[in-house]
Amino acid sequence: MPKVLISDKMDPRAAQIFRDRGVEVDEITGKTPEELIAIIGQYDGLAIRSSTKVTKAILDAATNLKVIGRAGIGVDNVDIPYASAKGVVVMNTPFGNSITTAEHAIALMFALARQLPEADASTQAGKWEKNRFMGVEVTGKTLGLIGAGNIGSIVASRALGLKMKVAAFDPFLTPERAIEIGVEKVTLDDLLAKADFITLHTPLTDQTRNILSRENLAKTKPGVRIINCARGGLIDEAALKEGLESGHIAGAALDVFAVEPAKENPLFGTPNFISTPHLGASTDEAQVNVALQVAEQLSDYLLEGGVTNALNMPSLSAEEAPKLKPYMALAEKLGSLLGQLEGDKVQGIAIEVEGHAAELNQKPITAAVLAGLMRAYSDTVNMVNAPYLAKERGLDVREVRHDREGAYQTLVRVTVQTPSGERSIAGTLFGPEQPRLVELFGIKVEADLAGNMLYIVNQDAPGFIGRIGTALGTAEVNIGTFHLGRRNQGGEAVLLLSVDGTVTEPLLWDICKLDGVKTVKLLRFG
Ligand SMILES: NC(=O)C1=CN([C@@H]2O[C@H](COP(=O)(O)OP(=O)(O)OC[C@H]3O[C@@H](n4cnc5c(N)ncnc54)[C@H](O)[C@@H]3O)[C@@H](O)[C@H]2O)C=CC1
Ligand SMILES: O=C(O)C(=O)COP(=O)(O)O
Repeated sequence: MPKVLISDKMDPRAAQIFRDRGVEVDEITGKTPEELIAIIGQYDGLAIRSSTKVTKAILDAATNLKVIGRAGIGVDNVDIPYASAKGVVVMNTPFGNSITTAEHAIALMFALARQLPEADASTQAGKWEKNRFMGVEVTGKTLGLIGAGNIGSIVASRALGLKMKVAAFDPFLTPERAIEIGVEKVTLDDLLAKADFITLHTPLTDQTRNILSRENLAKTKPGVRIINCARGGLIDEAALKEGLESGHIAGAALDVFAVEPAKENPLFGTPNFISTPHLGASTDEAQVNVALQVAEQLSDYLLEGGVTNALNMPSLSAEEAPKLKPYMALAEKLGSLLGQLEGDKVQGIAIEVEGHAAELNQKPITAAVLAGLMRAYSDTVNMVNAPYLAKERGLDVREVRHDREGAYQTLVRVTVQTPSGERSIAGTLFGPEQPRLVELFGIKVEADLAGNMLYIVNQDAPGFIGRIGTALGTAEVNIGTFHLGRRNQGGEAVLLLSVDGTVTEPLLWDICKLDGVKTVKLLRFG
């Protein structure tokens, strides 16, 4: 039974779903990195929010980990490149808390516009400072959105309802989408110059880090109010403090900080500064959404291989997964055969699909071929890290989908480029799910790639099969299956034998020395 650790506070329904679906679950929150390192090795899955930092050290200790599920959106607390290299899938729940976070941004905008926290504190202190707190209307004002994805566009819709004008800076926002969500697409400089309120809704990446830098804050309209419900590293906090103190910035509301938990921060106590402790996603509704989703997604992956909302692997719906499963087994076997025969001589690889296979999502098929290929020389490769490792190795990977009908109802062909030229093999499915090799380097065969096999290339000549049978029989190695093919009569022939016993080195040498033998190789298939 797979085992999952919930390491951040999560709605109890997550744990219940794991149990109901047959996944063992432990809820252990608030651990230090060292404590987490000590226990992580026993888990197949890890469910987190933003507090757990999944670093290289944690991943190195996570020897059984297959999947990380982020109950929320931002995954900047996970070292995704390293997780990918380790073959760990990283998933998030991209929509479960977006309305809630957008509402928090709007709440903070109003809190700034009417100085609600200060007015509240003053009133409850018995001061009744009616003349001290003079606010601004939001109606007719320009809201500048930095990032117009899921949350940004919900913020835009709410702001439009409040009769604001919305300008958005987002390099990936298409003009059509800008029209659809009712925003004006602008450059960052335009936005800085015209916005009365600025709200940030981008992930924290190398491109967005410090996007509201000292220089950019200086370009903002005097009297601007800034809201950040995205990530702390997006704003230069020291420059923001100076802007508030000088009065150039009329107010700032931060839900997120460069260092969290933010128990100390130079901004604390600055006039017109409001803060909340990373509460963007904290509503009952959002927490139930993300907890249910993450538990279902992790269970799907651990129990059935279904992949939803993965950031480092192509998606595979629960509907697609069973259809693709036999193809992935076929693809992995084809990759494995080429890996074992060609090893690290492979410089490029083309994966072609035709017939029924061409109607499927090709990415998992490609990933399975690559995993099979590279497993010949790396034990840690799997479908998640294979595409990354292939890229790292500079392997040229091509995917081709043919609409044509071939001799087989369904076919996967894999062609590798090596220094000595191109070599191609192909496989099909017999029945709904039995993988079969049907072509090997231009020779028609029909072989089930399973268990221990012998690959022999020889000169087609009478008596050869008898000699092989005798050599194996003398060594008491039983032949399970026997697949034979040849280029032409008397030409090059290929023999694929599955064998029950162990083929020792001396036996391999004896076979090598048989008349007509050109190549002998022992193959293993899982
Ligand atoms: N405070 C909180 O509790 C929460 C914070 N968040 C944060 O909000 C972020 C945004 O969430 P979503 O809208 O769901 O993500 P999303 O992926 O739907 O949208 C992000 C948008 O940022 C844009 N973007 C990327 N690079 C950019 C750049 N250099 N300049 C301008 N725009 C750029 C993208 O094109 C995309 O449209 C998350 O990544 C997360 O860090 C999310 C949920 C809760
Ligand atoms: O979903 C996100 O990106 C968030 O920032 C929410 O964080 P949390 O789950 O509340 O720690």
